[in-house]
Amino acid sequence: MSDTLSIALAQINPVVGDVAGNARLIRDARAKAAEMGADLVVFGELCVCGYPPEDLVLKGAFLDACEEVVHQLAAETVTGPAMLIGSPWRMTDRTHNAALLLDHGRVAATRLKHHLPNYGVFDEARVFTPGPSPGPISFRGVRLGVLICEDMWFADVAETLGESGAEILVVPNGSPFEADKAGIRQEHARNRVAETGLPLIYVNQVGGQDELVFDGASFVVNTKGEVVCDLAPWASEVVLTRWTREADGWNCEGPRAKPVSRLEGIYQAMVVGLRDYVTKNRFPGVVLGLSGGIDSAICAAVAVDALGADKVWCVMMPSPYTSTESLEDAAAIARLLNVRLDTVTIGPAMAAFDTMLAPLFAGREADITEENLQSRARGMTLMGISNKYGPMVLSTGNKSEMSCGYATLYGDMCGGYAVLKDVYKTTVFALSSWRNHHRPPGCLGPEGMVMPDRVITKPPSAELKPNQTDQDTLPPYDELDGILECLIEGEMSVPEVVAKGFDDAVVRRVWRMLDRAEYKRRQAPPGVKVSSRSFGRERRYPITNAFTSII
Ligand SMILES: Nc1ncnc2c1ncn2[C@@H]1O[C@H](COP(=O)(O)OP(=O)(O)OC[C@H]2O[C@@H]([n+]3cccc(C(=O)O)c3)[C@H](O)[C@@H]2O)[C@@H](O)[C@H]1O
Ligand SMILES: Nc1ncnc2c1ncn2[C@@H]1O[C@H](COP(=O)(O)OP(=O)(O)OP(=O)(O)O)[C@@H](O)[C@H]1O
Ligand SMILES: NC(=O)CC[C@H](N)C(=O)O
Repeated sequence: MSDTLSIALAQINPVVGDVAGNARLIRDARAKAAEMGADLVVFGELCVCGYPPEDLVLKGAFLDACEEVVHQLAAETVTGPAMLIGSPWRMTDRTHNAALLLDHGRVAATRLKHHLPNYGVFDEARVFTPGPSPGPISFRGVRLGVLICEDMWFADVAETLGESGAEILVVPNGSPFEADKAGIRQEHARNRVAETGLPLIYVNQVGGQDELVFDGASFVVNTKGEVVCDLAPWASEVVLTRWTREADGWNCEGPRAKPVSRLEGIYQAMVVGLRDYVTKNRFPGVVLGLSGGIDSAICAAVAVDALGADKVWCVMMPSPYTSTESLEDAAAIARLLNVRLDTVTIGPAMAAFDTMLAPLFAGREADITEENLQSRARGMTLMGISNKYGPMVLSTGNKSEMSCGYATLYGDMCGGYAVLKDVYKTTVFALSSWRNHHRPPGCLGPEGMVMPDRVITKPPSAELKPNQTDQDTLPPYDELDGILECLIEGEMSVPEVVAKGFDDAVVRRVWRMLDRAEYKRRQAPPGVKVSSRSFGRERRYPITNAFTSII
């Protein structure tokens, strides 16, 4: 029986499906941990295939590849630290989400996830079979209680492990970022510690995967419920924790990280989400329309912070309605960010469509049709650049607009990825002011200002006709976002939202816009989740929907 143990926490950034590449990341992390003198290296959930693997798990060839890598990695543990890794794993014709202890050259123990999350962004019951509530694993004479991610969010698995003699709880995770989620995770961890009297190691993966981004933010909670070690969020890192058996249980010592503010967390989620989407899908860079407005300005700043200025291409596409202010502001943003800015005027496209459609539109007043054609001319221009040179088009619409359908299909909605899809306009204002004064770790953009103050303070306008502002069509953004948060994140009924102090007629109007715009959101590009209810798979309303009685 050992009275000391060195456990490394490996917060790595796997790529879903890249089993060979992930094996390299695992080996590199293990080599670092070996240098530090680790007995055991703990990785995140399903680190062999990346999380979430979704329907790849339904493919036999994929499972073969994962299992082959597990056996190769196991064979490498004849000497040096053991590893607790995660992989899909077949047993008696069923596929499980497993944690595997690799030690002494073999798969020394297998533990299966008991609670499969099947809500929000998670669909695990679709591809995995739940395992039985697991017993502890004996490792160098110490009984480790392994819970896999969702298993920590309930009391039963930890309770069983405690009753069967576990001494330290170890939790590999694939827990996607949401603003304010770090506190929720730690609360669940503290509850399990309080119920069992056992310390807990929480290891999460880091990096972006389609609409999800993982912040890492791994930590250790001691038997008193105190966080005694934590890893910096948003970075791959291997950290050593030293454990000593004492009269009242295992004591842990490890390094601490600096706390991160709420806005910094959201900003980093956008940066890391975009960086990994672009690099993991092997784009040479991104292109976006830079209007001089705040949405495209913050998108450009995020892109530069994620990829570096040389990978971000901005295009100003003025129309006859574009103000001098917008032209100046777009130029100023490009200067501050040090990015390429081209100007492509859309006047000729507008004139060409007017001429082409004149016979069909004769006798009809100019209306939103012509406005949308401008937006589509810009979308076509960006898609043309993307096709010709390869950069992916960034879509700049924010969550307030996506909620209300305040965006043009095949116009400003076109693109490969939407940086602000889950970020309300009021948060866009806050993030823009914040980024002008802070450059978070790992960001590649300028230390100082990224946009002139005027971009933040001027009234938002689509500039699709003279003197237009967003507030001609939408309620003021403070009011709109307050209502939307109640309807979307809060799932409240109209009377419940009104009871919060909002105007009845405005709430009903916003609710109708939200409901009606479902068809647009279904055609929108993916974008990083930062809230507790993002659009996409986490909010599945029917498009054809005659149910109105919720008001
Ligand atoms: N249920 C449904 N299923 C499938 N398609 C449906 C549909 N309902 C309408 N449609 C179709 O959708 C089309 C209408 O949508 P769309 O063409 O996009 O046009 P629409 O939504 O009518 O107009 C675009 C709105 O976005 C605003 N905008 C545009 C550009 C930039 C900004 C900004 O400041 O960021 C704002 C603009 O001021 C206007 O309020 C029509 O073809 C209609 O038939
Ligand atoms: N003159 C323009 N030049 C380049 N891109 C433009 C121009 N106008 C609009 N766009 C693109 O279309 C998107 C929709 O912008 P629009 O100006 O209509 O309203 P917005 O949502 O307030 O965005 P922004 O705050 O960036 O102006 C912009 O973010 C930008 O990417
Ligand atoms: N991978 C999982 O089991 C994730 C579910 C868990 N509730 C989380 O988000 O942290």
